[in-house]
Parts: sequence; structure tokens; C-alpha cells
Amino acid sequence: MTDMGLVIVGAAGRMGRTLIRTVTETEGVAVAGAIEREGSPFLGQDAGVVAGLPPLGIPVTDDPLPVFAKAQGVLDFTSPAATVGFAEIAAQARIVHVVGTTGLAPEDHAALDAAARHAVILQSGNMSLGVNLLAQLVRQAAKALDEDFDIEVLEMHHRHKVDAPSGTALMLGKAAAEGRDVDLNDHAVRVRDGITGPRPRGAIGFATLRGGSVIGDHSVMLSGEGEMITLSHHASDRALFARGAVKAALWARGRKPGRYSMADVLGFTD
Ligand SMILES: NC(=O)C1=CN([C@@H]2O[C@H](COP(=O)(O)OP(=O)(O)OC[C@H]3O[C@@H](n4cnc5c(N)ncnc54)[C@H](OP(=O)(O)O)[C@@H]3O)[C@@H](O)[C@H]2O)C=CC1
Ligand SMILES: O=C(O)C1=N[C@H](C(=O)O)C[C@H](O)C1
Repeated sequence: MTDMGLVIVGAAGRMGRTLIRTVTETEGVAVAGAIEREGSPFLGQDAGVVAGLPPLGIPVTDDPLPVFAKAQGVLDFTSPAATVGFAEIAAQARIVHVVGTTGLAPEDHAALDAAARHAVILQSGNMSLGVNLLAQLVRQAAKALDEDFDIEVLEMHHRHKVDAPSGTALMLGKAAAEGRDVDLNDHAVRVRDGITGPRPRGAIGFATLRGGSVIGDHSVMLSGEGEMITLSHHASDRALFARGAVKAALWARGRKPGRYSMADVLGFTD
């Protein structure tokens, strides 16, 4: 089979640059285009050079339509508004859309659902094998332990991150809720400040730390009387997420339109 041509949107971002390097060094895929927003200072620059590589002969552009039309997939780690726009264009082009963007609101998910009627959309708050395995372990632990165990999700990220709790933290909270057979929306405590009163039984709490260059640390604590279980993941290299995104794109190639997740790619779905 010919190499899968992948367009990197948000090409000059932290993940965009990492994706360009990862795609370049991975067999079976090739960089088919690089997109940045209108007015970006990176427009016209070579995508390879932007990523710290020798030139690839691919200029960064702000016009996704003609680029998507010649590609088989798009790797998207941008912002919710940008992702919704790219989903429509990827659906028109009938190409795979791998979405790593976090902070998606319910209406953004609804827009992705609509686009997924025509194209394969693979979305996950974390593309790493380790975090997706962690989510399975959290689901099991939450199922095994009743509400005598309080569940808290703690995350820390770099100072530039704009959304909270992280997509991963929400994914882990959802796994815990699924383990308990409850809806996360009814049990999540995302912020605490002031006189909060005692902790509601069955709450799934979130705590967010931001600072420095931390790539992504997540812990789920299940605390009972006199004992605590902590399940954790530490990311030390963004290439971890990029490798997962490329694996996801290759897995998604040729699938029927619809919404998929990393759990599908990794064979973690029941
Ligand atoms: N699922 C996962 O495994 C992971 C998800 N993420 C998520 O990916 C997203 C990006 O993270 P990160 O790379 O650190 O962020 P950055 O801000 O470094 O990168 C985002 C890039 O997207 C660009 N962009 C924004 N809007 C558009 C648009 N309309 N068209 C084209 N490009 C656009 C930005 O340009 P500009 O700066 O000019 O606005 C920027 O270059 C976040 O939501 C993050 O949480 C990150 C790591 C792993
Ligand atoms: O913004 C980031 O950097 C990351 N975002 C994702 C998230 O919100 O969970 C994944 C990873 O932790 C890095």
C-alpha cells in the first residue's frame, strides 16, 4: 500500500512540530501538508524547517481545502474552534481525522458527530498507550471499590496549557464513573474554593496544577478509611502522543465513517 499522506494542522504548535518529526521518521506515512491559522508568522515557511528538520518541500499554508483533497488523513492538535472547522473540511474530503485537541464542549462533540457521518473521526484526550491502559485500570478499580472510597483525579501540565481539567483527567474521571455505573456529569466536582462543606459521598473530584514545562502527569487516588490506592502516569516526551496519533491514523484508514477512540485502536473496547 502507498504511504498514507497526513496533513498536520497547527503545524507550528508544540504538538504540530512533534507530529511533523514523528511522521517523517515513521514508515508507511508521509507529511502531505502543514496548516496554520490565517495571519500566522509561519505561513510560507517550510514545514520541515519549522519542526527543526531539513526542508521537506512543504510550505505551511492557511488554506486546508486543496491540501486535504490530496491527503488521506489529518492530525489535529489545535483548539476546539479550529477542530470543528477542520472536521467539516475533512468530512468533505472523506479523509481520516485524528483529533487530539482537548477542551471540547458538548456542542463541539455534536459537530464532530455530524462530521463523522461522512468521515472517520478518531478522538482521544490522550493518544498514549499508557494513559489508555490507565483508564482501563481506573475503571476496574472503581468497579471493585464502593463509594467508601473517594475518587480524586490530579493533573499537572506546563504553564502554557489553556484548558482545565485536562482532557486526560476528564477521560480518567469518565472511566471511574463508568466503573461505578454513574454519569460523570452528575458526580464531578471540578473546582473547590472557600467553605465547600464536606465532600459529597460518591463525588469524583478534580484538581489542576499548572507550571513550568511539565508535559503531562496524571494520578487517580482512591481513598478509603486508613488506605489509599494511587494509579499514575507520567509523560516525559510529547513524541509519545504523536506516535499514538500516527498509529491511530493508520488503524483508521479504510474504516467505515463514525466516531472511534484510542481504546478501539488499542483493542481495549469490550
Ligand atoms: N490528545 C493528546 O494526546 C494530546 C492533546 N493535546 C492537546 O492538543 C492541543 C494543542 O496543544 P499544543 O500543541 O500544546 O498547543 P499549541 O498552542 O502549541 O499548538 C496549537 C497550534 O494550533 C494552531 N492553531 C490554532 N487555531 C488554528 C487554526 N484555526 N488553523 C490552524 N492552526 C491553528 C496554533 O496557532 P497560534 O499559536 O498562532 O494560535 C498553534 O500553532 C491542546 O488542546 C492540547 O491539550 C496535547 C498533547 C497530547
Ligand atoms: O496540553 C497538553 O500539553 C496535553 N494535553 C492533553 C490533555 O489535556 O490531557 C494530553 C497531555 O496530557 C498533554
